[in-house]
Amino acid sequence: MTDTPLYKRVLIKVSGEALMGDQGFGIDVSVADRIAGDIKQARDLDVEIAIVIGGGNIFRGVAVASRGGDRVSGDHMGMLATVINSVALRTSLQKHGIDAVVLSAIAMPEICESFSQRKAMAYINAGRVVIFAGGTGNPFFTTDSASALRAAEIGADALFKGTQVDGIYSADPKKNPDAMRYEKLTHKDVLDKGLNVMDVAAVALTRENHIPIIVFSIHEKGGFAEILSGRGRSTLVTEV
Ligand SMILES: Nc1ncnc2c1ncn2[C@@H]1O[C@H](COP(=O)(O)OP(=O)(O)O)[C@@H](O)[C@H]1O
Ligand SMILES: O=c1ccn([C@@H]2O[C@H](COP(=O)(O)OP(=O)(O)O)[C@@H](O)[C@H]2O)c(=O)[nH]1
Repeated sequence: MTDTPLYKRVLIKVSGEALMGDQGFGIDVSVADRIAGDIKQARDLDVEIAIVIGGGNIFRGVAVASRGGDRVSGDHMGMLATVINSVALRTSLQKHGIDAVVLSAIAMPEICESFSQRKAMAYINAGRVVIFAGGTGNPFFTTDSASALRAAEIGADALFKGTQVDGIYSADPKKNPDAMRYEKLTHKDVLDKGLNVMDVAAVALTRENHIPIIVFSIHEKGGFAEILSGRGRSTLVTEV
């Protein structure tokens, strides 16, 4: 591709649930490989890329809490799930010849390196793709918040949320077939209208740090590079 990308450094949040494909649980390697292919396509545009991956295909702390279990332990399990997904995605990226490194918010040196902002910057500046695992490292947060936090820490020009739907709608499109997709919104609109595609903390943090959000479908093959090239379906969230 020869297009000049819209952004130089981006963070992409990959939905954990997307990784399970049609299996209903866990990781479908063919899906992980396809997503890795999409990330390679974007990398080939010379965009610097960092990744946060969710854990919803394996474990969500809130699900434990809703059944009367301990939320903090559940969240610890959810964060570990993100490490599993990060290792899977690193493997898929390596198959595509991408030199990816996992930095975890929870130390587990036999499996991956521990996160530090300086290390992340050094790897990204050296052209490597960095995968941030373990969320924020704290319970009561989500990987959306981790994405916003890491995006701010690395000075990302945009936060891409690759999710189950192709943008932000007037209501949850999975529950309301009449919901309309927005092309463009402000961070304030998303918060004021209660558009629940991303959690409030994540939207607030990106707003404070002047980081635009692009919501798009992670299921659309090649969608990431298309949007980076100024095409494709998505919703753009900016300050004004
Ligand atoms: N206004 C909205 N616009 C788009 N999606 C919405 C909206 N409200 C709720 N959703 C739902 O939010 C989901 C994405 O949120 P989340 O559970 O965090 O997904 P992910 O695992 O992709 O991070 C979408 O799959 C969609 O069904
Ligand atoms: O900073 C974080 C990030 C994630 N989690 C836990 O990890 C789970 C998986 O993350 P998330 O639900 O964001 O995954 P996704 O919906 O993107 O698949 C969450 O439900 C939380 O239990 C957490 O406790 N702190």
